[in-house]
Amino acid sequence: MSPRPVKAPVIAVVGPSGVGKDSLMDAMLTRIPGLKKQRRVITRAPELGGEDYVAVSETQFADLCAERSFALHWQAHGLYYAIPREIDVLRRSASGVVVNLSRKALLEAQDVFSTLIVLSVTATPEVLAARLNARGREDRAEVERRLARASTPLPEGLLHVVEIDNSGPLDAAVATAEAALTPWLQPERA
Ligand SMILES: Nc1ncnc2c1ncn2[C@@H]1O[C@H](COP(=O)(O)OP(=O)(O)OP(=O)(O)O)[C@@H](O)[C@H]1O
Ligand SMILES: O=P(O)(O)OC[C@H]1O[C@H](OP(=O)(O)O)[C@H](O)[C@@H]1O
Repeated sequence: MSPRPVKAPVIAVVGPSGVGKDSLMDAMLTRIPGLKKQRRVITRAPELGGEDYVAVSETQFADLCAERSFALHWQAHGLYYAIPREIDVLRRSASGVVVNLSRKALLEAQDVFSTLIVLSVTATPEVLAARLNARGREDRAEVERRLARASTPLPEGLLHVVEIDNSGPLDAAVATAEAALTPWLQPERA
């Protein structure tokens, strides 16, 4: 019997709202061979876009939780977020799997996924405010609430953390991420 393929690392892309997590992940997917992105399950209205996610009601979310469909879940911004257990299937074929996590879920993610690389995306407060306002997905009050969370620290005890400054051009941030991840990525598999 052939040995079970080594699971690819989970690459948690974290940081304040508006810092460029989704933009960075989408750009990495075009640059890094075999890199995949795990879709999240979120109780966010489907029409709000911004990423490819599975939109569910709070009741559906609770039912999926009860059925142990999730590898990890958390709450933030008045929403419920989850990473479905299907991420394990993705990890068997990908070179790495990127996912947008909350900073407060990282220690649990490190336990659940064992090989977890944290890309801590940063930008100056001025850049954050400008990007959130320009994006126009949240109203002014929500933008203020999200900016207030910007300085949430990473938890102590994370084993592999790489800071990615995304204050400048996105390509520069992608190049930094690619260089940092290369030693961790699994060879592409069929
Ligand atoms: N390096 C960059 N230079 C200029 N604009 C950027 C850069 N990175 C991201 N942006 C823009 O900033 C806005 C926020 O980016 P994005 O939605 O990827 O952030 P995010 O961290 O995923 O936000 P959230 O956590 O709220 O979903 C978007 O309009 C995006 O196009
Ligand atoms: O501030 P913290 O807790 O790190 O992250 C808060 C939330 O923001 C991000 O999601 P999105 O950007 O709202 O889709 C994270 O995944 C988390 O759900």
